[in-house]
Amino acid sequence: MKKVEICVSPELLHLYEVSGKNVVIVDIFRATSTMMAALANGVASITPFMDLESCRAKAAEGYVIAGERNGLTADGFELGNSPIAYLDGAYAGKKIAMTTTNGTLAIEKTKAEAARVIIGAFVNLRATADFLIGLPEDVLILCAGWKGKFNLEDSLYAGALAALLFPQFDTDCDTVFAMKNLYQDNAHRLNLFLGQASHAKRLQNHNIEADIDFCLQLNQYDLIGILKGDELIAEKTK
Ligand SMILES: O=C(O)[C@H](CS(=O)(=O)O)OP(=O)(O)O
Repeated sequence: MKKVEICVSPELLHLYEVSGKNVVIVDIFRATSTMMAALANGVASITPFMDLESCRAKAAEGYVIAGERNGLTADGFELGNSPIAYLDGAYAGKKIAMTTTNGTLAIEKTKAEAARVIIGAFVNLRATADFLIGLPEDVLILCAGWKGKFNLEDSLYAGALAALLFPQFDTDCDTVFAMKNLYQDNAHRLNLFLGQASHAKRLQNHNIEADIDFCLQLNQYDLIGILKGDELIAEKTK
């Protein structure tokens, strides 16, 4: 039977086998939620970068550049890391080059070895689960965390996704049992529970509560985000 595992930080990735697995990258606040908002609102592709300089250089090739560090738009970048910026379709048809504090790094760490790299967010939770259920490979859910540390929102999403993968998947990973139960115990009060998360508090200090609310909406989009070559693109699941 297919197996699912959860890695709660990129710092622990060396303990997991990546090769041949479908890897779901999760950075709920806000990188992967923002990527799904962008793709669902018509962005042609998103090319993730680890560093600001490589990302900034893509402006000369006609990319719209999105750069964020520590919750703020980086100097000289048109966009930061807010999902709201994409919701009116203003960037439909555009290619985006994006770098964020935690999320784009997690993508870079797995893309060479994974069978597929898929973007995980609450806004398309069900679509991602259905897509993974239809594929033959094992799944590794990689939480971007915060600067190498565990965070609540990514791990809770991982539990929510793992819960949907059963019974088609099985697990030997205790983190799956822990996070699946934590999600199921708190699914009815997600905003309240995740409002306590350190990252939510950091973002509240930047007055971006609207971003937090957006990132915690379930199943807004019936599409997945998947890495093809160096670009994330949207794929319809129905
Ligand atoms: O913009 C964000 O939400 C975060 C910034 S930080 O982790 O609070 O410094 O970046 P992300 O890569 O989306 O975690």
